[in-house]
Amino acid sequence: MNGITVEAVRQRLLTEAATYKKKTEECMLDEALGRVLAETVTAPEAIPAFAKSPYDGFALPYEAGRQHFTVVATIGAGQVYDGVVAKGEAVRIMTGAPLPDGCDTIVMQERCELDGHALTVRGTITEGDNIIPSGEECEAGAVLMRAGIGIGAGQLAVAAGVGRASVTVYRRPKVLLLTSGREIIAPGTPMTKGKVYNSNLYMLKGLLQEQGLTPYATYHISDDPARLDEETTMVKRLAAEADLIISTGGVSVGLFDSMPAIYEALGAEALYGRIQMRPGAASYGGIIRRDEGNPVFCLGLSGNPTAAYNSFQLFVVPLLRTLSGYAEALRPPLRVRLGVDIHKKNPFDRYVQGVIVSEQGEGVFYPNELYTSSALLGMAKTNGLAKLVQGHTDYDKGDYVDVLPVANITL
Ligand SMILES: Nc1nc2c(c(=O)[nH]1)N[C@H]1C(S)=C(S)[C@@H](COP(=O)(O)OP(=O)(O)OC[C@H]3O[C@@H](n4cnc5c(N)ncnc54)[C@H](O)[C@@H]3O)O[C@H]1N2
Ligand code: MOO
Repeated sequence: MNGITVEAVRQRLLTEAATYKKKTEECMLDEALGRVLAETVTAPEAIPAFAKSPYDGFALPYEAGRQHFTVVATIGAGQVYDGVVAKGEAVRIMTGAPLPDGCDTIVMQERCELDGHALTVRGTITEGDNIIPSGEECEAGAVLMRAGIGIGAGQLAVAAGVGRASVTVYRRPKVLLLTSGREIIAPGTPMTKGKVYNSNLYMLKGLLQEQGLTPYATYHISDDPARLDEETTMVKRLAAEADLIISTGGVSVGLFDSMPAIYEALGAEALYGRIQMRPGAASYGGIIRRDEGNPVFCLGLSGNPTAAYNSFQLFVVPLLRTLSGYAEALRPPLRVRLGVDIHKKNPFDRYVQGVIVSEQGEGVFYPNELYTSSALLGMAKTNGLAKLVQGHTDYDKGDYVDVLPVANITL
């Protein structure tokens, strides 16, 4: 059988990517969302650093049988009671304020009556109640976040919460994005017969943005043999700073399919060609090894929209995640039930676009109507890719399939 499996493509790319030397930079928290952490963040102090009150109420030293106290001070969050509270005394305390010395118990104000400085507590007082202890979450020096995780709102909260104004992140890989084909025209221009709007440009830019990346340049190759030299020179110039070149179209066997030739003119060594999957068999993977610095990955995806989208999810994303510094290259699939029967010959692994919906709290996958490589419209209804395994023909409603979640967009 011709071609290489998806798993072997990933393996080959990730083995090469493991040698990629990632650079780091300091990033202010305001700019850090979506970046990848490149340092171990530890707690400079215990968290919380001081024992504090979880309620508005009264802090006091517990004494068996005592219900009456004299209030000697009031403190809010951020204020510190300087003295030591003696038995029979209490400090009025607000949520988040540090526990005064001498106190070991806090009583919520709803259980208290205050008359001037005279405090009476109703009901039983339990020794040690209602205190957030110092170090409740961690001790000083504890590891809070490791390098290789993506920075979202929660990670920003932790970094800021331990006083960090900036964090060390990995530099983003630099991506050059190429489209191809003389039939391709820009959206917004009038349509004429035989032309096709450049949906792949927006799809691929969007897919990159979903990975936190923006291509530093985009360029269109006409596939016109008369312009091949000139366009190859242009790509070579643009590729000078690339870590990764992603292209769409021109990777099949047609007369005008020029992408592998362009990559090879750039000095690429082929890593793989045809892939044993549907859609997305037509593909090119190569690597330009430089004397100094990192290699350049060259990934030629099919021009067909569904094929290019699936290929991006299946092996461009793991490569990008590795180059971006993520510790985990692969996103795990989910085991989800099928919402309909799928009876189809699968001479190769087939990746089917569709939507995971929640039915009675359980994920159910509904495939798009059209599975073809050239399908465009199903991508607007896709949040998962189901894998139909090679040789397996009959999938029934209710059967479990592996689905790779590919979008957080609500559908
Ligand atoms: N004789 C053979 N023909 C084909 C084979 C084969 O093995 N033998 N493989 C088929 C497979 S599989 C696929 S997939 C396609 C792949 O073709 P290419 O990757 O070379 O892509 P193009 O021919 O350039 O375009 C295919 C299709 O996609 C449209 N396209 C291209 N770019 C864009 C874009 N930027 N935005 C929207 N649509 C785009 C293009 O107009 C074509 O319709 O080859 C089969 N043929
Ligand atoms: O690469 Mo093609 O998508 O298998 O149809």
